[in-house]
Amino acid sequence: MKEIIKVKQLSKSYNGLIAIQNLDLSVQYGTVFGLLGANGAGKSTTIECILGTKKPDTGEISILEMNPFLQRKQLFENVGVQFQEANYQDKITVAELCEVTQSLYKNTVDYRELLKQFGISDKTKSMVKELSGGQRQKLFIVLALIPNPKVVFLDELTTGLDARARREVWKILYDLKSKGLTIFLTSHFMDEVELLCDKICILKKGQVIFHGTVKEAVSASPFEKFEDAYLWYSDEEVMDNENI
Ligand SMILES: Nc1ncnc2c1ncn2[C@@H]1O[C@H](COP(=O)(O)OP(=O)(O)OP(=O)(O)O)[C@@H](O)[C@H]1O
Repeated sequence: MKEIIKVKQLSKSYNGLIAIQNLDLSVQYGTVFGLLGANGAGKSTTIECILGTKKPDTGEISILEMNPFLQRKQLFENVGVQFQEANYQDKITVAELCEVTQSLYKNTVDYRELLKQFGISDKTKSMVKELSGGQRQKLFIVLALIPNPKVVFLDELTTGLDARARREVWKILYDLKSKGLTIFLTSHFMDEVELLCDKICILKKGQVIFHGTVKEAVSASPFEKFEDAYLWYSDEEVMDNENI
């Protein structure tokens, strides 16, 4: 299978603090890839380097067969990015924000269709700041999908969504994947990682400590449940009492 993202020996430090060290990863076309790790493990730094918005100290990156630093504009047309908090004017409606986003790209998807798909079309005329946390989270996924991207980066995918909304988002992503979209996500929820991700990469202090499938991660750990295995890899505390 062809690789849509290839990262080789990526390293990045901030004033002597090593954020990423010799990181290798690859993502195949049409798959869902999860970049996992505790807070500060280096996920955002990795994503920003892949998108060309941060310059690595060393390493090679290719995305959609492009160099993200040399072909930023071309890359921008083909990649969607969901931000945790987008910069938008205080007094802007959902429709206006979607239209502004649409105007930045050549080929776009009709945002009204996306709002409908995500169940927030009744909010089209509402102010963005008046949306609930979950509705805003859905809107940010919609914004990432407006450019009709070949690959979408979703940061902390369903943080803030209630149980039903999470399931709805998973279903939409599953459908988008079946239409060929590649999804690169970060998440702190291992149930959704297990459900959605074809491959994962677990980072610990800037280094890859596991790269493979969820099933492989579990088999190579002393645990039977993926969440326990993940905590073991990432060295977060594994509770002895499963009811805690
Ligand atoms: N602009 C910056 N200047 C200095 N240090 C930074 C900067 N950005 C990130 N770091 C540091 O680099 C390390 C990796 O941070 P990064 O944001 O990539 O982690 P993360 O895995 O995305 O974390 P989180 O899950 O909390 O978002 C952390 O120690 C962080 O404090």
